Amino acid sequence: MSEPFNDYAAPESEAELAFEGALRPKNLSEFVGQTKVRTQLDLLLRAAALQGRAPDHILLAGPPGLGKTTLAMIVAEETSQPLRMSSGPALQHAGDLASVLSSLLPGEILFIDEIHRMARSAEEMLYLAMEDFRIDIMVGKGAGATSVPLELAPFTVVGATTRAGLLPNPLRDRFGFTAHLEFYEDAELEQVLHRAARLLELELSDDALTSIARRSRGTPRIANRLLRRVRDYALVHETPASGEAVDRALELYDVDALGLDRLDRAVLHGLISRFRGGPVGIKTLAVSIGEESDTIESVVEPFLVRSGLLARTPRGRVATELAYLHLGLPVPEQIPLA
Ligand SMILES: Nc1ncnc2c1ncn2[C@@H]1O[C@H](COP(=O)(O)OP(=O)(O)OP(=O)(O)O)[C@@H](O)[C@H]1O
Repeated sequence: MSEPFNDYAAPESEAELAFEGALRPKNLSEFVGQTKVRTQLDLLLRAAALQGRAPDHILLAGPPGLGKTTLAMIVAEETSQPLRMSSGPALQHAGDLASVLSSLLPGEILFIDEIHRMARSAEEMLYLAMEDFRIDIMVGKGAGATSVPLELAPFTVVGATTRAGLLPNPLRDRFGFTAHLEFYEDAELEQVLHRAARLLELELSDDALTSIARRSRGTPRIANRLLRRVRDYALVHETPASGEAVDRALELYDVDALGLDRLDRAVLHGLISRFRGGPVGIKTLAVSIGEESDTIESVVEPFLVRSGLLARTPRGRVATELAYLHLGLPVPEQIPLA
């Protein structure tokens, strides 16, 4: 089996996290794109401020790297409240959550990343807390155990998930607002890159900007990452950050003209060479290329579908004509897209 690939849209390293931190927009007006979500969020926060109450709980859903953590930070900034960061994988017992909830300050924003990965017992505690600002804490063990109610100060949960469909309904229903983040248009990514280049004091030609944006998979995190690679290239080769430097740098990192990386291409190649272009189930496809089906489903598939290279049909995933053309392979006479 081949070596598993990295989750391309997840932060790669501590250095990348620090770099991202420096480039994060601090308020809603600096946040590029997602116009609808921005307007909805703005209204929700302003209404809460006018009424002097904590804003409704907010669920941010969408593929990685589109700005969920950034938006959670912006909610804290815009409401002038402290932010507590946590994540589903860190909340594996109800006790883990109880200790976070019981130490929240009044009005605090509790960010729970990957909220779909919380333990079931913690989920149950969370939806009671979100609704009634109260939790029941078990004291003692066995037959003598009793549950003691604990009142909590009002707070706002901002949950982030790449898999909104995995959240149980009772939890999903406790969010007053669900924002569905969409992939960014190239022109929006150009704005993200323009801002980042300015902050990095990097001179980027217009064609370089366009070329990086087009290859960023509609994702600001990837746009910023590619910008970093181009900056490195320009620095080491003592050359301006031109369109040509972008081509050379990105070729070196296996990013093709559409922005597909090694994993995207492996999925398409696997689908075409091992399953005659499909239809095939996502799990079977993932196993065949030695990758987690969760990564394929939450990172690779949404982008390939959006690019028109992969189609979801009731019988499984199918490579489109464009996929064959993009990979330079002969297009079969019949493609089962029904
Ligand atoms: N709308 C935006 N405008 C400008 N920069 C953005 C925007 N959205 C995201 N970014 C940048 O992209 C990077 C990744 O964003 P962020 O960490 O918020 O993504 P995420 O959706 O939380 O990802 P994950 O699900 O992997 O945690 C950050 O450096 C941030 O500055």
